[in-house]
Amino acid sequence: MSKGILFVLSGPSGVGKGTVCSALRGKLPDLVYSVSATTRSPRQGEVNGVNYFFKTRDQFLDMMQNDQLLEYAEYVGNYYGTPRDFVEKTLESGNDIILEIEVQGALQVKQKFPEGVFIFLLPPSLDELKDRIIGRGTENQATIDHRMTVAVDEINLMQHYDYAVVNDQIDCACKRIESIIIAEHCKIKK
Ligand SMILES: Nc1nc2c(ncn2[C@@H]2O[C@H](COP(=O)(O)OP(=O)(O)O)[C@@H](O)[C@H]2O)c(=O)[nH]1
Ligand SMILES: Nc1ncnc2c1ncn2[C@@H]1O[C@H](COP(=O)(O)OP(=O)(O)O)[C@@H](O)[C@H]1O
Repeated sequence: MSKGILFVLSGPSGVGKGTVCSALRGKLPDLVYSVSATTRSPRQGEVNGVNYFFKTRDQFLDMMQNDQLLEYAEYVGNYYGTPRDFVEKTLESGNDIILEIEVQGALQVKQKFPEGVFIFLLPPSLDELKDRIIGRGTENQATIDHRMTVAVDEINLMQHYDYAVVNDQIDCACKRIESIIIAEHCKIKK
């Protein structure tokens, strides 16, 4: 049996990664989603083990030291990381998996899985990005400003990715990502 394909979806905070991934879940039930570990506090409605594995800083450092993370990064004052075992087992069992992670982590994954497919989600404009973060209502003003500064740095690293997808409308962005997934399955492996 052939191995599954590893997809990585990155993009600035507020661009719509979570929204697009939820929409993809409805359309591609066989695509597996990696649940990350984080030291960030849960937002209202977020569930441990579903949105994230919420960890204390010490628990997270333990996971790092025990090599349980495929990659990790510090982002706007918190740690985020991908549990390694789940990704490896999913791929071994022949299923595709998608990681929704920021750029520093994505570049670490690229070192370990150069055969992975790296997709960058872009906002229609920076003004629209800011409106979406404000509209979501989960961040205070200082965090919004910090996330906007990081966003510009992240967009500057887009050339390390294989595909750029603009999230103008959720349905269109999903369709583009679905097309990428289909194309990657049709690719002749060199
Ligand atoms: N490197 C890395 N980044 C992650 C991971 N999980 C989430 N992120 C990224 O961390 C950033 C902040 O995530 P979050 O606090 O949930 O904010 P949001 O993406 O704006 O909803 C986003 O860019 C996520 O894609 C992970 O396991 N590793
Ligand atoms: N294509 C879109 N058009 C308008 N608003 C969107 C679109 N995609 C996402 N949003 C909204 O933008 C906000 C941020 O989306 P979210 O999925 O939380 O982003 P991320 O996971 O990238 O931080 C949410 O309020 C969401 O409803």
